[in-house]
Amino acid sequence: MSLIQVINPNTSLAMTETIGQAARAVAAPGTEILAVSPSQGVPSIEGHFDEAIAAIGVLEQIKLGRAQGVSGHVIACFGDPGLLAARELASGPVIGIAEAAMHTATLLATRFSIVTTLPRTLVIARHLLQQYGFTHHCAALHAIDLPVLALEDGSGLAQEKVRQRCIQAKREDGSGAIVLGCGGMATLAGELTQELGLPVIDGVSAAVKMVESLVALGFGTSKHGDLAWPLQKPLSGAFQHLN
Ligand SMILES: NC(=O)NC1=NC(=O)NC1=O
Repeated sequence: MSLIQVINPNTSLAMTETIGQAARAVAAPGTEILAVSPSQGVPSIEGHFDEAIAAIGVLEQIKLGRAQGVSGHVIACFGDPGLLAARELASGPVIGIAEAAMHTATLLATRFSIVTTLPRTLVIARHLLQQYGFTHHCAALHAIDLPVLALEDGSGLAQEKVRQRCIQAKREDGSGAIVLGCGGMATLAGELTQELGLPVIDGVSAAVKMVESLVALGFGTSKHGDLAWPLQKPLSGAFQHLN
């Protein structure tokens, strides 16, 4: 049995539930999913400030997950907040949902589109495309112009906006695949793939399968070089628990 920790970096438990549901839907029979979110932080992540706050919560959860013996970790926010810092702190693999979805898209199509939430988060997705080397694979980025938590308000409006944007992206972008740009969209991918007739990729499920594969291959995060354990120094105040 292997235990994979799936971290919703925001503090909205309904979204943690959505993310956990998507992760469990694809987990292998021998995999248990531990869906968690920080005890304190930001209710939704919609910009650079939110990402900075969320990153501390990610590190707390990585440390807790290690203590619980998890075999790997998923960071289930499309900004992949705290990814490299989390890899320093982790022994198992740590996969962000943006990198997982982007990698998956490039294996299925020559170009992909991204559909995310607020326009101000588009630059975060652009930065990740550059960081991961996928700028030339991404044909277009779209924002539904609704806040992240609109995905959890029960109205279905955000889900319908995602659907309409995916239809538009298929019609206009010349992409062969679409990446859903928010952890809260995780449960929409299957139906949209069926309806649109092209891969609509959710990073949560993609990341869970990547962690399973890396663990099955016997790999953990490299501890040689810049992702070695953090240098030991006395962390003070609110950060003492990260020592
Ligand atoms: N682009 C996004 O919507 N990012 C996100 N903010 C969250 O709180 N979760 C996400 O996936």
